[in-house]
Amino acid sequence: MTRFLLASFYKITKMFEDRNVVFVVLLTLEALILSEVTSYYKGVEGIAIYLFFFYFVLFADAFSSVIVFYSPLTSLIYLLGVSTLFSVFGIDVLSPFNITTYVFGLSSASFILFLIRRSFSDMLISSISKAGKPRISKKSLFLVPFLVIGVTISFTGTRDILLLSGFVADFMILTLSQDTRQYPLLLMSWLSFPLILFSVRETSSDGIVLGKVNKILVRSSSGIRFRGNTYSWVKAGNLEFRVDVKEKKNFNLVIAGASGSGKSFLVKHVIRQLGVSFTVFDLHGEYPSDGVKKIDMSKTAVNPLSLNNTSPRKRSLEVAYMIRSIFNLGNLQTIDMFNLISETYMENGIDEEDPRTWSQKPPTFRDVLIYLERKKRLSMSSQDINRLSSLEPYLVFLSTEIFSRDAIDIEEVFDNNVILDFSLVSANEIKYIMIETLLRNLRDYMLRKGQSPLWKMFVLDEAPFVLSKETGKETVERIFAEGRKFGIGMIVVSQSIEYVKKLMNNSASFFIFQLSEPNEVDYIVRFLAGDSDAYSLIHDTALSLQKGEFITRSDRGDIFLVRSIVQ
Ligand SMILES: Nc1ncnc2c1ncn2[C@@H]1O[C@H](COP(=O)(O)OP(=O)(O)OP(=O)(O)O)[C@@H](O)[C@H]1O
Repeated sequence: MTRFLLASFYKITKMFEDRNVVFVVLLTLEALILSEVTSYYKGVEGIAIYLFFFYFVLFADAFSSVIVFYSPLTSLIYLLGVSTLFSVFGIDVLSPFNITTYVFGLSSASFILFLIRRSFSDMLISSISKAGKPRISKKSLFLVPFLVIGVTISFTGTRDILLLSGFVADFMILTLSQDTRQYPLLLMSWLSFPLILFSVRETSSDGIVLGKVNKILVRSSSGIRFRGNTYSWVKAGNLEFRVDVKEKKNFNLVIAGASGSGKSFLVKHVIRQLGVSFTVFDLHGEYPSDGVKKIDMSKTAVNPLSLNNTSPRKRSLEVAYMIRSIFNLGNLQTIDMFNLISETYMENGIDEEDPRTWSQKPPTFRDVLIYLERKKRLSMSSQDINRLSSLEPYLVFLSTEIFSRDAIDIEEVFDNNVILDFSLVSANEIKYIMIETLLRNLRDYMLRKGQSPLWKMFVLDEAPFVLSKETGKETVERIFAEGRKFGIGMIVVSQSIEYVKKLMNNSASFFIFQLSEPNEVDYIVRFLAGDSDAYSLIHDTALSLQKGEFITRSDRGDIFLVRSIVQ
């Protein structure tokens, strides 16, 4: 029984803000003890002991609430909570002398906090000021029964105006909450008001838990600069860091950090928690299969010239530009390559003007090479022969078994959970062409499949490998920009910030782990801090990040230091 009670209490504290839950429990115990003490002590001496105890409790509540919540405002609201609770036990708190005692406790603690932190940052004020546009949830209709019960209690029972105002205040704030689990808190009147207000600040009450917020960067509520900084890091209690990927403006995530900083751990956690199908482009064979299908890409084949419902002209252009990206072809060579590929399609009976022919067996690089040889033989001028010869080595290189056919079923790869392991693919150029071809196929597939809510997450590990090439970058950027509509998200993982800068603006969230390059740290800190004087604070934190810790910015613009969940 004790274990059950403890387990339930633990669950409740995890569900809501631990500090508030513990504080409310302590207040309730105090009220219980005080009401007992009243009946126990009689006579003048008894009253003296009682009063001493009572004022001590009031002072201690005020003092500790400021320290625990980093917020004099929270402490002030708790005065209403304390009064409501104590009045249930027949103890009147709201007399001038009692209020003075409470305010004395509150001011003493605030003064001490100010001396330590040299700024007036009130965590509650700063979080509410950043709470963004309040949105009234449709779910708030479910709140009405709780309000009716509350109003009935306050009218039929004690006719307590404080109790009633607490129900109404809770109702107003809870209408903005998306979390229906909080609705019963309305019945606690003012006592639950700070708890509800604190969760307004939470990153999100829905979505997946990615870790614990260690610290939040807050601006001093007064904005007055004393000796210290106008910003300070404040501890966030045990606040869960959640990201509601499905409700974001897009489903893309950017994860950057040095080798061994904890990126893959986070990725594995995200894809497991999201509960949608995923495909991982695993360049170094780092992702364990864990029951998920793993394809060794060195043992399969992909034909970059397959049309997959695109026109031969478009594919020729894409492939010619892809080859240019890898081998740094000149403009003229790229045009020649384009002409060669599109003419090979024609040779194979695939006609730009006749879409019915697009589903015929596509040519391969080997066919392009054979066509080139034939063209060379028929060429009149040595200039033409030289131009064609300059493309020959590339086509010889590309006429490999791995590009000879389509051995993998695109629909299977995209519709299921699959890890594509590229670690054993011999040459980087081949690895790259395979990845870009698959990404392009993915884009075509998503356009064909049509609009949808989130159904698929792609993970691109070691993203600079793809993003450092012009066509790879374009392909990923397009998927980033268009994916949301088609229910597709992408997690881009990189050891450096350099190649993911642009993507960060088009991602739902970004998570920055420990970085090794000082100029990258500098870039990211400027990105987060803007012109504000938060620079040095974020900079110090970014330099001292531990394994598994990352910095991120919430939708509301709060900067968090988070420790990811260790599996
Ligand atoms: N939240 C965490 N708490 C403690 N340790 C962690 C945490 N996350 C990861 N680690 C540790 O860090 C190690 C490296 O993590 P991980 O493999 O995710 O790094 P990485 O950034 O993906 O590295 P690489 O870029 O080289 O693949 C793990 O073996 C694990 O022990």
